[in-house]
Amino acid sequence: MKIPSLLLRFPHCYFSSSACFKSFHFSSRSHFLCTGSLRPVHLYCTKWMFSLKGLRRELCHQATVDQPIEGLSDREQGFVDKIYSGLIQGHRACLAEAITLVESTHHRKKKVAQVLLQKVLSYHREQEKLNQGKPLAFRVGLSGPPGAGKSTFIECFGKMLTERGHKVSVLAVDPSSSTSGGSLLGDKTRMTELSRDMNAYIRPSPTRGTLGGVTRTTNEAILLCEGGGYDVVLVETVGVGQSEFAVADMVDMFILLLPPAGGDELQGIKRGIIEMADLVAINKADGDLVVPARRIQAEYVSAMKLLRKRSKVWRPKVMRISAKTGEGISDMWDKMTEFRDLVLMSGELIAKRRKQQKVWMWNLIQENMLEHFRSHLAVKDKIPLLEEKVLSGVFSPGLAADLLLKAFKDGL
Ligand SMILES: Nc1nc2c(ncn2[C@@H]2O[C@H](COP(=O)(O)OP(=O)(O)OP(=O)(O)O)[C@@H](O)[C@H]2O)c(=O)[nH]1
Repeated sequence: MKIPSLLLRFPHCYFSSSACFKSFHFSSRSHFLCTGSLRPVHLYCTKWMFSLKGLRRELCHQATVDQPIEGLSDREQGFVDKIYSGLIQGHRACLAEAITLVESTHHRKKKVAQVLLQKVLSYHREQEKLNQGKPLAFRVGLSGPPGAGKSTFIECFGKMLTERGHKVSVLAVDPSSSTSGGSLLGDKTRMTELSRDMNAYIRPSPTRGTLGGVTRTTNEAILLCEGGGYDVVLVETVGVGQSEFAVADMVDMFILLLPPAGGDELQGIKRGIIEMADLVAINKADGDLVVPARRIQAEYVSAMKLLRKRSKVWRPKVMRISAKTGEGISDMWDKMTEFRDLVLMSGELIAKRRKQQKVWMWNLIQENMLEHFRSHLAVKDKIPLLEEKVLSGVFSPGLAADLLLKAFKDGL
């Protein structure tokens, strides 16, 4: 039997779209088609996929990889073009619309967002080439416990930068917003002056309560801000959860802002996050708080000496600043640029960004796979039952996990 007649009989097994068809022809395994014989296809199926169903899945997978994004309608394409050109011309409204688009969970909008992001990415590549391979923007993560003075700091720091000709965007990541109903960082009264500054853009990032949400939307929002010409992108998060670890994985430099308070008052701060910091800024070093700020600075200097060295060219610094009076803020920026230049020249920055891209991809896969697993019909109803059995000690967690995984695999 020749392949074409097989296709006539089982077209649905092979092609779900013309994109799959094209990919089938041009795939690395196209020799099966060239021979025109069914036998190699059978062999192929037996060896790799065991069934025609599996072959179809494999082919469609290839098509998806070869042609990552399916076509948009004229209307959608027009929308992407409009947002894209507005974005790269620096229109804030277009940046806002673009971020809203990437935050959308609507199936179609997610596709449109990916087309926009691909366009912005290729613009990035061109711009970076023109910039002799240097990154377009400095990505900075800022974390600290509630009340450390993050908004006061960003207001002061951001204004200093815009006065010096920089364009600053602030992405406030707040994973608590969906659980607390309120928002620690989304408060509109924060950073009032900076939010009126035409060279600044502030955006609370809704994360729908999941860390994966933080990763996807924030990473994409960073790219869009850079496409909009913002050369300093500040990602702010409250340092009492897990989101700061995710943020540290998407920025060039991670800064921890702390109040001049001792161990007990900083219980919420995880030890791990101190290890991620490239710079610790002890804020509120003014008036009566200068003395405790000095003490805390000394404590952190000695504590950080014991930490594992993460860079060949940089030792984490501990500085005293006052976001209220502005003291130390300019010196802090000098240290930050020193860090950026050192890691850029040493090649560490580019290596870090490349690694982050991979981490980002795997985080997304993990998040999506878990979601897919939990909602799969074969396991959905079994989860509460097995959880109950684990809780009551009837099943070990390992056994319950095995049973769920088996049910999931069988249901595929
Ligand atoms: N003395 C002094 N007070 C400061 C300084 N920076 C901030 N504060 C005060 O500290 C309090 C908390 O400041 P915020 O900037 O709101 O702190 P935050 O970290 O953004 O707090 P959340 O919004 O709760 O996350 C406010 O009353 C500020 O006025 C500073 O440098 N010196």
